[in-house]
Amino acid sequence: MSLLKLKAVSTPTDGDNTNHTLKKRIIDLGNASEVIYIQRFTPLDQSWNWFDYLDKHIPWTRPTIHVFGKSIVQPRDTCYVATPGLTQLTYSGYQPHSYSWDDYPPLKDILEAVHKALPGSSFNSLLINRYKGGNDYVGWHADDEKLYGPTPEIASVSFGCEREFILKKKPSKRSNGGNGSEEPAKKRLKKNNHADKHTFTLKHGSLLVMRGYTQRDWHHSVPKRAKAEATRINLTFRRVL
Ligand SMILES: O=C(O)CCC(=O)C(=O)O
Ligand SMILES: [Fe+2]
Repeated sequence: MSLLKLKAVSTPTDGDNTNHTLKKRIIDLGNASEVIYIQRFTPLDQSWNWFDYLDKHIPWTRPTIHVFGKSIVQPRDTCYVATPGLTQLTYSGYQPHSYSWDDYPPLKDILEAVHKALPGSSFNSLLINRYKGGNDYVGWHADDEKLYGPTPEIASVSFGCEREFILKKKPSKRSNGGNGSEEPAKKRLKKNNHADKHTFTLKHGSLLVMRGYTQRDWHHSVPKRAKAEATRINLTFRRVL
């Protein structure tokens, strides 16, 4: 069992007098990495409207990417949206075309909702993924591309089919069998109380935020799930520096 430090925090989301609050879980991953999870981020009916719009109107592609020296067809559909003039994103040897926010106005509405929940954040790019069933997935990776700087903040909104999102701590560079090291390996394990794996079931209309050194110190994935038959759409908002 993981020793999660869970805090329920109510955050006002409206500047007006209405009393909408969002229940936030803040998960301290240790070493200045943090995840925030808001299960009911966008209202259900609104979320389905956005799902239907994106499913139908986004120019989805399934590019060939390069991982571990092999060419593979990316196991999910994708589309990239970015403000003009930013450094181009390249991942797994693939440089996606940058579409414009203006071409897909609902994306600006979703971005506005994210900015409202995260005061002080300012995202300027968006990678959208569509998982057409349980065979579609994203393998272990970190979004640690240089263009995001050392502590990228990534805000991830999910619509449609629930899928598991797993965070796993990267192997520590300093603990390698320990020839000549002062302490036996067992003693060097787990000096803190933080779990090295966290699983989230990302619900329809949820928001998950990765912050601090999460991309430097952790990998994440959305594994294949035989039972997940329906389509899931995920939007990850990022800031190119
Ligand atoms: O689909 C998700 O929840 C995660 C997607 C992701 O990790 C990515 O696009 O980098
Ligand atoms: Fe990612």
